[in-house]
Amino acid sequence: MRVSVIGCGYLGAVHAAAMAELGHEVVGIDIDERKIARLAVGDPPFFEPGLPEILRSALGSGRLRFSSDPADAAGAEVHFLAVGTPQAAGGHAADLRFVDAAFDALLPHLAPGAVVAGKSTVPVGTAERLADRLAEVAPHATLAWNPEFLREGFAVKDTVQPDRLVYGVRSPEASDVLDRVYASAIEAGTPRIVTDFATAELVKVAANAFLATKISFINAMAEIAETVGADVTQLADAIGHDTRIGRRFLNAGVGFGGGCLPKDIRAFTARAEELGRGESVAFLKEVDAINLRRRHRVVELAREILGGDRRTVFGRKVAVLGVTFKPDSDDVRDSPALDVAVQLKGLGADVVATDPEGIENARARHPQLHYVADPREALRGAELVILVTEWADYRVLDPNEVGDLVASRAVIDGRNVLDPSAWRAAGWRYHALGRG
Ligand SMILES: NC(=O)C1=CN([C@@H]2O[C@H](COP(=O)(O)OP(=O)(O)OC[C@H]3O[C@@H](n4cnc5c(N)ncnc54)[C@H](O)[C@@H]3O)[C@@H](O)[C@H]2O)C=CC1
Ligand SMILES: O=C(O)[C@H]1O[C@H](OP(=O)(O)OP(=O)(O)OC[C@H]2O[C@@H](n3ccc(=O)[nH]c3=O)[C@H](O)[C@@H]2O)[C@H](O)[C@@H](O)[C@@H]1O
Repeated sequence: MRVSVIGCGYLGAVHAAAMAELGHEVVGIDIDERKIARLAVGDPPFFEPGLPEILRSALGSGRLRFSSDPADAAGAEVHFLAVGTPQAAGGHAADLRFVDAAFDALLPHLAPGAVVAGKSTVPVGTAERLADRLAEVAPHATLAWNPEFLREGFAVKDTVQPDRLVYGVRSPEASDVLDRVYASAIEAGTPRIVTDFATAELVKVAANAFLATKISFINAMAEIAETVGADVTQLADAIGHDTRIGRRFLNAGVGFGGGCLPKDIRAFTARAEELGRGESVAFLKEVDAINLRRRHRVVELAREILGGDRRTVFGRKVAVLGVTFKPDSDDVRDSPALDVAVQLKGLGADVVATDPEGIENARARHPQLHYVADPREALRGAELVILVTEWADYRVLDPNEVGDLVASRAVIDGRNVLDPSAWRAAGWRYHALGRG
């Protein structure tokens, strides 16, 4: 099938390459010419495991090309809208300017029978508004909403073998077209839910709201555990054995970040308030507040370890391990790790941050921080080590080897991934979130 993908960021670039790998003829469109130039030569502008391989293979097959001109989308049977929907400046609602601009630019290029399939995460009601506009301007085309559930770090697998497919449609024809796009996943048994626009839009934000709630739930337990000397990781293991609860997404620590969970729960709250249903999701404000408190807790703990008051933090070397919002991604959007580093720097600490993939993005946002690529350089002479992103390399650090580099053996395990007994046995003051 001929497919276009409008917006080639973390979602769209993977979607475009994966669709081509599945055998479709794909054009990826983005207004960012630098991004397009890199994608066109098989050089992804961001880090995502497996993407370079499928990108190069798809480009080599001749089934994938990139362009910054929306006219190059003409002739496609399906146009996936994958542009950003960030938090609007000065508010909590989603900024839909990119969706509207991309949609408007596409309108003149829609072939008869084309399906415009929205993948971006949008406030409920957006699809209906766009469908009404389509009916006016290009009645020969159809709108569908096909939300995306991929996780960064697993984006390729999640695109090729998703847990489920959701189509918000008004006609069986649109659903049939999407079935042809996803034929291989459907044949492999991927469940598919065909529904109306509003349900499809809500499924996406409900899924992210649930995941965020699960994380904040365990972090709320961590707060209580800290007060009474209990261990939240054992608590999570114990409640997680109940299959109704499940152990996944119960990792307590510095909390959730990224380009989606935080902005999606805020946008959902803002939209519910607009609809007069603010009280139905008022708990999401608490989910957000618990999450942000965890970052402050790490900073507070760092202060306590370094001696108590603001003056004692000043000029002290702190090694921050990780700046991305999670491992296996270079994404620093709303990253708890970077937030902790920035807050400590603001208190006057000599923060040295390191990360395997995120330094370039972090530096672009926070040039005031000192970044080093080699973790040993960050650790050398540090009076406190804070692990805030659980990259595989940091999980396996040897407490004795690290102990030889630092000035003082004090560590905050902001992700509960180190073995406390091994670190304590090596003479470290080991501190974690939610562990007594
Ligand atoms: N990043 C992720 O893991 C996932 C993201 N989503 C949703 O997908 C959407 C995109 O997210 P990301 O890819 O992370 O954002 P991103 O910021 O990485 O990518 C968005 C891209 O859209 C481009 N763009 C903006 N206006 C355009 C226009 N008029 N025409 C063509 N391209 C345009 C930008 O230049 C940028 O490359 C958001 O709604 C997000 O919530 C959904 C599931 C997973
Ligand atoms: O809408 C989106 O963009 C995506 O948002 C999340 O995916 P992602 O942001 O890539 O990352 P997650 O793996 O969900 O992690 C989000 C944050 O939660 C944190 N987290 C996760 C799990 C956990 O137990 N504890 C915890 O603190 C992670 O460190 C990270 O900061 C969802 O998992 C995807 O299904 C969704 O498609």
